[in-house]
Amino acid sequence: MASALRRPQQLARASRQFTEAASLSRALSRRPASIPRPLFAYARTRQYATQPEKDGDKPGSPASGMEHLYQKSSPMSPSQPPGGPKKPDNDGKSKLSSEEIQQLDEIFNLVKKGMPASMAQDVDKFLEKVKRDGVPDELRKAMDETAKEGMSPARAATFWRLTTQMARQTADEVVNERKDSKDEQAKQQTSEDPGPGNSKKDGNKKKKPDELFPGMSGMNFDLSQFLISGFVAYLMYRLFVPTDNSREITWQEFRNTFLDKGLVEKLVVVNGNKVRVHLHRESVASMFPESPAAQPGFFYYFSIGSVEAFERRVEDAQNELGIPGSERLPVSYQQEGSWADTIFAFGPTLLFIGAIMYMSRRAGGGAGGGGGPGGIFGMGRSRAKKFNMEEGIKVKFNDVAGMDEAKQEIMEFVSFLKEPAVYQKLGAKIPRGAILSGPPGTGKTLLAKATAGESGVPFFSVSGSEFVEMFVGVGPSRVRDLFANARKSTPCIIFIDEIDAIGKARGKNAMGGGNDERESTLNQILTEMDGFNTSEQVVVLAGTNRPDILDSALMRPGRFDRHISIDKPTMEGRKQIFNVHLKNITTSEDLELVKGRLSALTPGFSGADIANAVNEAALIAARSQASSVDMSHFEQAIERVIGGLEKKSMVLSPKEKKTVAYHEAGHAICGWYFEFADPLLKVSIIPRGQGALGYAQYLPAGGADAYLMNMKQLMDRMAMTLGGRVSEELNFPTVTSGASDDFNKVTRLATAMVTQWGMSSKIGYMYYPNASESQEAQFQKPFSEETARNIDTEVRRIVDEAYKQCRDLLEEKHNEVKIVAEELLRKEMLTRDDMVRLLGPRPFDDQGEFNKYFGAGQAPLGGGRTDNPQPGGIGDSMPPKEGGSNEGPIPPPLGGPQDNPAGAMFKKDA
Ligand SMILES: Nc1ncnc2c1ncn2[C@@H]1O[C@H](COP(=O)(O)OP(=O)(O)OP(=O)(O)O)[C@@H](O)[C@H]1O
Repeated sequence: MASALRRPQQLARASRQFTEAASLSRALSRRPASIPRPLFAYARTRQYATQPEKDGDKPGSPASGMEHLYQKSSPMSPSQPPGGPKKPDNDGKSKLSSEEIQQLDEIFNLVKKGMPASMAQDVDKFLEKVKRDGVPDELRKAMDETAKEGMSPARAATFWRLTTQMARQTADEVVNERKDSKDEQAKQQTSEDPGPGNSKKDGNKKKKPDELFPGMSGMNFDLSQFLISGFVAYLMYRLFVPTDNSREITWQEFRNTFLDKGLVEKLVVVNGNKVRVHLHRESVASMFPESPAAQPGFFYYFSIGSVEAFERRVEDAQNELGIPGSERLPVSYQQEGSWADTIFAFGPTLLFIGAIMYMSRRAGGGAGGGGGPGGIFGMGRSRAKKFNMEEGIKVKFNDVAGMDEAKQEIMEFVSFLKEPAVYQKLGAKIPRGAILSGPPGTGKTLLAKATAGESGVPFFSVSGSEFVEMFVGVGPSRVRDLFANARKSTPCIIFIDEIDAIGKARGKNAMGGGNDERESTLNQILTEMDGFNTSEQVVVLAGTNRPDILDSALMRPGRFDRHISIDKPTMEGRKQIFNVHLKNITTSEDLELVKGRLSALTPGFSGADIANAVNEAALIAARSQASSVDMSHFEQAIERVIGGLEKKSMVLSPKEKKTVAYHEAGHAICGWYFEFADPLLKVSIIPRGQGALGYAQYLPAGGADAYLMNMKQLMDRMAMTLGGRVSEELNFPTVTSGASDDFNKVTRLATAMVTQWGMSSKIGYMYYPNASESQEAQFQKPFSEETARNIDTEVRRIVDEAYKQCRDLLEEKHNEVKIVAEELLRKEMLTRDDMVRLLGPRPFDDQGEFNKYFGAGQAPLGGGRTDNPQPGGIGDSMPPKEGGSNEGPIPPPLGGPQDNPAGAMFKKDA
């Protein structure tokens, strides 16, 4: 009663303060919709009243004596909602008021800017329907409750359910409408054009919902529906809980403006530090319709130091106002997380689940992926490029030089495909595939490309590594897809480059766990290759550098029936390859001579090295602004490919230069006077490449590619390799670290002689693999301790013999060493002609190609220039072992030319 008695003056004060509050917060209420209040608010309520409630009293019901304020006749009674009362319609829907519709449009227009156009279109359609038919009563009720009490998980679920239902219904209706109109159209067409082609079939053909209404069609619970429903739920929420604004006030304002006037419905203590003031909105709205405080979702709040102090204050205030215990304000307590808290709490989990779904759908390939074999993102689809003869590939067999046998084999495959009948008539089965193997750069890919260019059948090219992905199941799926595509275009060829990426022997190197995927990819290839029948004319070619590690199941007849090995080119092969690449080069030199000289200079070069050297020559010529590429450019280019860049900027001290000169002179004299050593081509003391201070180039003894070496050649080669160090010993008081590379070569040669080539009587005819050849040998030596000791002694003996041979010669030729070294110091580079001038002709005849291209009557190497040293020949010249890598010891025991000559170099450090 006390509050009722004070009403007149209180209302007067309230009117002033409300007007003030309303004008202050109008700006707030007009700003764009903000993010709704936290979804997850946990409330516990306790009645602050000190006296028991009366029966029927509800928290928030008008305090006794205040009931008149809430009667319809009172000035503070709730006003009609703007736009007229909400009319529940007959099918449980309530129409939106014009203001609500306007608001909905505003929010949608704002948010659709950041939305994909198709989605915006769908949501727009949905909203049209909502505007026309209204929203379910249940939804409005849930919204009203949310506006009053905030969002809770249960309400969020209700929104979700209802909006999803609405979206689904709308989609169905639109689909049906469209279908009807299409049917109508079809009927009309049929009646207008009753021709035979216009069959009933077309008119009655059921369109899939997708075709009619791409966005929401069918309403499978897919990602786009998920997004649309989520967005619609948000729009609805924003519509009914339009503002979540709040404004901070002080305790005094609260007391004077609200509490004293009996406008407070209840107080909510949030997180123990803030009190949200719930007002009797109807009362406020009827008096001050403009005030934001009249809108649902708007709250005043004030901060408190401690809950106890706040409780005391409220109690005192109510005591002062004389409010009886039974009418006191209810106070409840809530813990609310902010949006950021909610996102932080659930974000990682959602991200994790999302990522797993995303990956499994990407990787899933077939089932359920929604996009055929590729899955929705096309991950499982093969990346193979398809070429036809007409399009793309310009490489022809003529562009592939120096591998006639391989070309012939491949051509056979092509003719199998083109004229299978010729072979089938004789009862032959078409081979399934061929493996092209060989060292890097020997033209395997080029050969396959040329096959594509010549064969006239479709050609699918893919690299083995393209089957390897981090996602499980992608590899096999891509293999399936590749073969499925190939079968559609038979006859055709599939080329898998670097097949070792997936074709490694199964079960080996099983450590690390990453093998399962690779193995299943390989198994899929095996299955697919078995899967063709003879009428399916698909041939699979595969390229690899490591045929030794391939799974034997791949290599068995019926899969890769043929094994085509492509070695480094021979002298003749190199000539042909130079021929191919020189075609594009502008040169006025005699091409025959250029090809001959260059191929003699490049033992161990692969096709790729040759292509690179020719290109380098053109670049060097361009750099020196020459109008055509001449011999000296080619020679410089070859040096550069072998020895690396000249380092003119690296200045050696005179003392160091002298050491290098004597070191190189030692090698040169040995090469000159040992019968089976490699004849010198050029020696230089200009630093180049990685730490090489001096550099000498030789050609293989015998003037051609060497496939075999006898003991004499080996001993001469070792003695020559030691020539540098021996010369240092003989000419200086101390030695340097520059001979380490020479020692490495000598030791490897001697070890190979003892352990592999049966050249030591003490060890006998035994073969002991070295660590790089066999994994077992890395951990356990394949010989006894005693044999190990014997190997050591024998290797030492051989090296000592070579040393003695070298020392004897250099002691004898002490003067010659001095002459060559001094000349080298003066000119920095000596050619074979300089050696002849200084020492007289070499006492042994030069043979073969060497004589033909570098002998008497031929232009000196270097084209008369004095500053272009050439690469050299003592080297890591071990060809690939039977199916093995190139890392073995030294010269070629059997089968195959020398590897890339590494040059005899005086190294900067050990
Ligand atoms: N026989 C050849 N005739 C002409 N050019 C060749 C020949 N061999 C190699 N080349 C040149 O070398 C380049 C590289 O060759 P390619 O890619 O075919 O080597 P690869 O054997 O497939 O090497 P990798 O094993 O490293 O893949 C070719 O583009 C071509 O220019």
